[in-house]
Amino acid sequence: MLLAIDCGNTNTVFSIWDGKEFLCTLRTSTHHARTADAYFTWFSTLINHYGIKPDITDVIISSTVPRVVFNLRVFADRFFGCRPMVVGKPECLLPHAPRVDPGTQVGPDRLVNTAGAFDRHGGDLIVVDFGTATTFDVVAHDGAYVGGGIAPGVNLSLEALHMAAAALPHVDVTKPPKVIGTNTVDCMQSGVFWGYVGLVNGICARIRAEYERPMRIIGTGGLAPLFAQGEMLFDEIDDDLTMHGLTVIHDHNKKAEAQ
Ligand SMILES: Nc1ncnc2c1ncn2[C@@H]1O[C@H](COP(=O)(O)OP(=O)(O)OP(=O)(O)O)[C@@H](O)[C@H]1O
Ligand SMILES: CC(C)(CO)[C@@H](O)C(=O)NCCC(=O)O
Ligand SMILES: [K+]
Repeated sequence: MLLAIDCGNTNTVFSIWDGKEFLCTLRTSTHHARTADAYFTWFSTLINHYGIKPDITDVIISSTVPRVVFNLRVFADRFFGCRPMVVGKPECLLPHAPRVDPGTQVGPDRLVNTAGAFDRHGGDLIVVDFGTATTFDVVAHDGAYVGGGIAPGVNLSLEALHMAAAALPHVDVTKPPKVIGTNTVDCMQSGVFWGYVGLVNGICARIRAEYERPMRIIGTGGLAPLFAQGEMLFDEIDDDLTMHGLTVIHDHNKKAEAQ
């Protein structure tokens, strides 16, 4: 069985893939100082709670935070006796090489989203991922990542407002009842919610105009369903796209090894 680990700047998600389905998905905050033993204590407690007895033989990691990879490698080696594949390392092959400026280190999460999205939806896509950052990944007709956009994440924007303005409280993002807010919280939610609807619409329209071929838009990440309530932002929402992409890349490497 495969343990797929998606480590973002805010959260780290573990999923166990039995070859047909994900048996469980576990989430923790990303913290570079967490040791291999601490990961295992947390992991084994939760899988016992869910009554799962996985036989993990393989581990694949995508990490946007380079420092956490060391402890995750020790975790894979010590508890599952395996050398993990790490997306972005030269020995981890991608189904399609990215076409970007020389020297660009594309975020592994974006490469993984690209692989997952191409496998499920084919080419000519914009993948919009609402994580710590809001990213736009353009997937070409042949499945290659060919660029995109990086905007501040929704929660980051709300946090920045709260941090910078003495009178603005901490609020969670939600769709406000009206666009014209009649209290501070509604005003902040209106600005951020409708602001991001405009941002996503605007960037996707401009990408489409520049790309000059019909494209479909796939939304993913924790906040995609919320933003789908705003307007027809996406052709589809795919909430486990990153995890699916990790299984696609793992499979691709296994097939290459077998040849
Ligand atoms: N209505 C909501 N308001 C605030 N946060 C929400 C809401 N719905 C989901 N979320 C948050 O979305 C997040 C899940 O998003 P996702 O895993 O895509 O990104 P992330 O963990 O924030 O970022 P990264 O992957 O970069 O670490 C969770 O932290 C969850 O709390
Ligand atoms: C943009 C983030 C932070 C989104 O998680 C990540 O993909 C990243 O660190 N990217 C590196 C730069 C790039 O993708 O071009
Ligand atoms: K993510």
